[in-house]
Amino acid sequence: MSTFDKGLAALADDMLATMYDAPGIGLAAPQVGVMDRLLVMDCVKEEGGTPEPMVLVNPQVVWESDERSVYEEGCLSIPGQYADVERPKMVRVTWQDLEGKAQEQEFDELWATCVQHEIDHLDGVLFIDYLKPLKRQMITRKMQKLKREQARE
Ligand SMILES: O=C(O)C[C@@H](Cc1ccccc1)[C@H](O)SCc1ccccc1
Ligand SMILES: [Zn+2]
Repeated sequence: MSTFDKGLAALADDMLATMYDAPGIGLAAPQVGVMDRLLVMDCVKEEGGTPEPMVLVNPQVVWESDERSVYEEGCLSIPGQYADVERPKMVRVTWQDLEGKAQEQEFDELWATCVQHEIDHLDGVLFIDYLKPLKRQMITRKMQKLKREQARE
């Protein structure tokens, strides 16, 4: 593998460890301060199932269903805040894996929510950007208060 890939593979490993530790089912590179178009997900199908870590480089949504579904989303970057977000129920995503090989897969339900949530992070979009202004403002204020308190510690 070229050094570029080695760097991505090492980053992906760190992100997967961070994600499992959170715990979470998804994490995007900007959340760990790296402005790469890379995200990791673990679409474990059933409780206690074998982990299926996925690494998506340059992911793109190429199709989304008209049908939408609502999921109460949280975010590792906005701890303790949750809100209902409506998104397309199914999406088809293309990406490159760490070997640079083109991949394509359709996601539905929670995994569609997760991959859209993570791709949003790559574009600097957070789930609170979908909320009504009042609700978004409430959460933003809480985060600012939390940061002030943490700064004082
Ligand atoms: O902040 C992140 O990107 C990690 C998010 C990903 C996510 C948010 C909403 C819905 C699906 C995925 C979460 O912190 S991962 C935590 C989690 C765990 C189980 C189910 C849903 C969310
Ligand atoms: Zn998030």
